[in-house]
Amino acid sequence: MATRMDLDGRPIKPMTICMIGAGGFIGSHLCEKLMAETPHKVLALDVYSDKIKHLLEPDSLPWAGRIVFHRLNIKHDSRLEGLIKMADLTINLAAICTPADYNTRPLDTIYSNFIDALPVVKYCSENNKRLIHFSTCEVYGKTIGSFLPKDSPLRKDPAYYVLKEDTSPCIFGSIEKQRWSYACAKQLIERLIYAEGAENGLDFTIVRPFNWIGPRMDFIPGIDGPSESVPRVLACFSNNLLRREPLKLVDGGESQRTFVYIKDAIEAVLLMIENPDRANGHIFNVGNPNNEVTVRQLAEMMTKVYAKVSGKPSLESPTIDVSSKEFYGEGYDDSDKRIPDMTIINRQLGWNPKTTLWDLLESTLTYQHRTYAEAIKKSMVKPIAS
Ligand SMILES: NC(=O)c1ccc[n+]([C@@H]2O[C@H](COP(=O)([O-])OP(=O)(O)OC[C@H]3O[C@@H](n4cnc5c(N)ncnc54)[C@H](O)[C@@H]3O)[C@@H](O)[C@H]2O)c1
Ligand SMILES: O=C(O)[C@H]1O[C@H](OP(=O)(O)OP(=O)(O)OC[C@H]2O[C@@H](n3ccc(=O)[nH]c3=O)[C@H](O)[C@@H]2O)[C@H](O)[C@@H](O)[C@@H]1O
Repeated sequence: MATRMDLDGRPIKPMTICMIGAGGFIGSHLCEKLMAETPHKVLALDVYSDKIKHLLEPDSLPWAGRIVFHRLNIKHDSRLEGLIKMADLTINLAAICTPADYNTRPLDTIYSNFIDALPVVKYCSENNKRLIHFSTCEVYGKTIGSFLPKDSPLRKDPAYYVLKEDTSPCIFGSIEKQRWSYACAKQLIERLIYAEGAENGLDFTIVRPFNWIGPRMDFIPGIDGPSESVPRVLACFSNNLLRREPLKLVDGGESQRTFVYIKDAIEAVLLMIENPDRANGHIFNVGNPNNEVTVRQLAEMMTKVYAKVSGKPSLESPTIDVSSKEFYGEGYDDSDKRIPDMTIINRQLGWNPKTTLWDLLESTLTYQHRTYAEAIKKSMVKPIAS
């Protein structure tokens, strides 16, 4: 493998990375990238390894020995500090991060996103280890513009909705709106990490992903996850399409999101890993401001793309409206609009996303169809009455 150079033309030394939550959606793509394109070693920590099994076995893989899986729960495992000490860099991805949990399991959500992350921050700070911590765009909450009258011309002014790391406020709903338990816990851990940097010199980078999507995201209920659980929107809509059910639009599907392809986003994380001088001390939005849609438009686009990749015509009524109370239960609330400002990541790392929404949906739904269509068909065959 040729020596890799950083953005300032210096050779990059191979490093050991302690990746917590390596068995999840983002972790699996990051491990794949690190194994295929870099000489770095990964200590992969998680309670599950299904999504990285293809990287761990067989022993004949070209990167064998560079990735080692440690099955552990960071809530209670004395091996954590030792593993952080063995590494040059820790990346913390571990979290409960599906909205259906925020209002129904608020305690688990707060513990997972704040309390369980505390020892990780502490061990990094005490042992002078660099930390890349995964936060979320949800820390911005709602836009300032959402509080203006519906017909206010100011709603069209980017100053009222574009989300900037260093100037935008964090606007959450009331405490009864438990949806915000996740965002609030993430905000507090961001503040703690920032304070460790300011007071104790911790080298940190905080990542705020804006709806990263792609293959291996979450699970298909009843196939590789519990049938009564609700994953994030990509998996919900994929599940509906695979089962030929209408896609459920929560509260009319009016909320807006910007979706970025996981493979584009992983490029940004690799730049952070390999350019510490440019990444340390920064909070980065990582998203694709050009891929904005309402959830209704996302549903329409996924319906068209899925008809193309599956070769089956779409349903006559491809969507159905549901209330958020019915879908998520009491205490749900929503972010209205999420456009990342890209100034800081452009300036520090020169990163820009490349993939259009259509293209990323086409490759993702091709994967979903290939991975799940048969299993869904089998699970839907009704037993014949005797
Ligand atoms: N996917 C996105 O677009 C997105 C957006 C915003 C923020 N994030 C953040 O990025 C991180 C990763 O997200 P993801 O989409 O890969 O989620 P994911 O659920 O697929 O991955 C999280 C992984 O962490 C593991 N984990 C959780 N608690 C653990 C514990 N106590 N001990 C050991 N392992 C534990 C889980 O088993 C899982 O494999 C999270 O912190 C999330 O809040 C993701
Ligand atoms: O991905 C992110 O950047 C962050 O945002 C997500 O939050 P959200 O975008 O609200 O979650 P999704 O499940 O992806 O839902 C997006 C929108 O689709 C809607 N939705 C979801 C599912 C569904 O079947 N129908 C539907 O209309 C939701 O109400 C919401 O408005 C999650 O909180 C995190 O994974 C992450 O921190």
